[in-house]
Amino acid sequence: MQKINLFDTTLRDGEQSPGVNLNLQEKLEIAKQLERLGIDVIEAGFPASSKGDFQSVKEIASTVKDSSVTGLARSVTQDIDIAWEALKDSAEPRLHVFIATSPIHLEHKLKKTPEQVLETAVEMVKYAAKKFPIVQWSAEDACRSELPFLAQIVEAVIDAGAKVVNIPDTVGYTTPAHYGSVFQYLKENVSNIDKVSLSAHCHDDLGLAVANSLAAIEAGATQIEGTINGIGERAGNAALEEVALALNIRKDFYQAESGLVLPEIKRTSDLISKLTGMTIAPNKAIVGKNAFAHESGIHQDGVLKNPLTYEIISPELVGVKQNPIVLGKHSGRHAFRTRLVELGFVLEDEQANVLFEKFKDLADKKKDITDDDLFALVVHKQVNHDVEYKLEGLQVQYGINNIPTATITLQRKNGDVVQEAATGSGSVEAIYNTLARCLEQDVKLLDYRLQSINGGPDALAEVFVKVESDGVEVSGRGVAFDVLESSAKAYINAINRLFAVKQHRVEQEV
Ligand SMILES: CC(=O)SCCNC(=O)CCNC(=O)[C@H](O)C(C)(C)COP(=O)(O)OP(=O)(O)OC[C@H]1O[C@@H](n2cnc3c(N)ncnc32)[C@H](O)[C@@H]1OP(=O)(O)O
Ligand SMILES: CC(C)C(=O)C(=O)O
Repeated sequence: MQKINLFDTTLRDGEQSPGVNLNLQEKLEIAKQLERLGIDVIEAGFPASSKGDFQSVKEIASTVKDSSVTGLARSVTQDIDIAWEALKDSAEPRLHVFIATSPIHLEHKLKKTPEQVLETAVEMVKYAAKKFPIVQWSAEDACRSELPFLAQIVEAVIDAGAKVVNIPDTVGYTTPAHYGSVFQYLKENVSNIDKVSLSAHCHDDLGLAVANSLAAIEAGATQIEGTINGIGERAGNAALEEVALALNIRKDFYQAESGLVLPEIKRTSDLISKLTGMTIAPNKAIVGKNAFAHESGIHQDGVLKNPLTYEIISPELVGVKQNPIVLGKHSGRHAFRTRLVELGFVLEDEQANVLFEKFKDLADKKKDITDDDLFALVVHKQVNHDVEYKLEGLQVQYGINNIPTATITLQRKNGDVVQEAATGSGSVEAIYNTLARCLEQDVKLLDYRLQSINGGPDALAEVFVKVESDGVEVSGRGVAFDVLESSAKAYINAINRLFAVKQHRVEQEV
């Protein structure tokens, strides 16, 4: 069996999804879960792009040990130097350096001739190889590049010290047969191609990212890049869970396998969906809510007689479990902690006790507590400690013939208490107007999304907001039994992030 390395770029290309904005703690949480999932290479960010990205890559590089950690850099020495500072403490420092190779990118974006691009690529790979034991080089927009030039530059960067050569379909333009032929061409026309592993990086503009990735494997690629849930720039990247499952279910055909710990897939997907705010379509392969549901009579009959009639993947294989323990208001600490461990959360005693109290409060209001409810409780708790503002009190007056009015009490980290009241055309607006008064800053609400966790009248409400202040955009999330409380919490969560970003800026300036 050929081993296929999986290179996860959820934290870099995935974060390029419009509206996604992860803070350091969330990125760290995701990186640790990607490590548990068995990802070979985690692209933790683009260190030169911002101080926040630099800090996250540095922190992840020194925390994660079982996966290799990398960061992206343009073909400029400054980006490479910054990436080195962020990655030098990782177990196996690895750089991902790129430059575009297509005529359209050269002429209109880089404004360079092919000769200049070739010279820069070689210089930068040599420069990077003096610092990094492993340098991956990518030909941006490879699939719209002229093949003789692509072969020429690939040969030159291999001579310069690249260990992995990535052939991205940057704009999601290729098709399986075409992509396979690009790899085939390179294998036939690059004399030193055997010295590197070949990598594929596909975007989903035509809905072909996974199919193209599999075609690349057939044509000799040994590394596949992508993201969990397929998130990423525009229509997203190849969904790594789909690639891994295709290899597993069709190993008879591909004779290849990834090292992914398949039962960790569902948990990883849930975590990333919750933290990015990018919900998963019910019909999404592998991780969608309906992926293992059988609706029609003939299918149900077949599955009852033998699941293999209509199921090619067993839910357990990817970590979708039927939960034998029903948690509710009569459950004790043992059942609660056992379920958390099963969900992948190994918590300190103190953390578990705090959560248990929250769980009991919730169970008083809701009959059965589902895995999704627990997940929301834990994730919300983990990303919300040590914050500047905490919601202490919230009261909303609403009536068909009255103007909605909210009264809110916030407690600051230094112990100060702030209380305000304001009206709005609806209850949520009244809350947000009141919070704006409490915070004394100009904050613009850019996006508001509400969803119920698991449905039903007693479901938890989850709210995502995006706000902007002084040119800084952040997102926030709140979970509560009540829609108005979760709306307030989401906004405060965003404000706390804003506060942290602004504080960081001030510290950098001093
Ligand atoms: C295909 C991909 O996904 S690539 C990764 C894309 N991700 C991102 O862009 C997110 C992070 N990016 C950023 O934060 C910013 O774009 C930065 C910090 C990298 C650069 O910001 P700025 O210096 O303001 O430049 P800006 O983004 O406007 O333009 C990019 C510049 O980089 C150049 N450039 C683009 N790619 C490369 C490359 N691979 N190597 C060298 N230069 C490059 C462009 O030609 C342009 O140069 P110019 O200013 O001389 O015209
Ligand atoms: C930097 C490269 C690999 C990229 O993201 C792309 O080409 O899509």
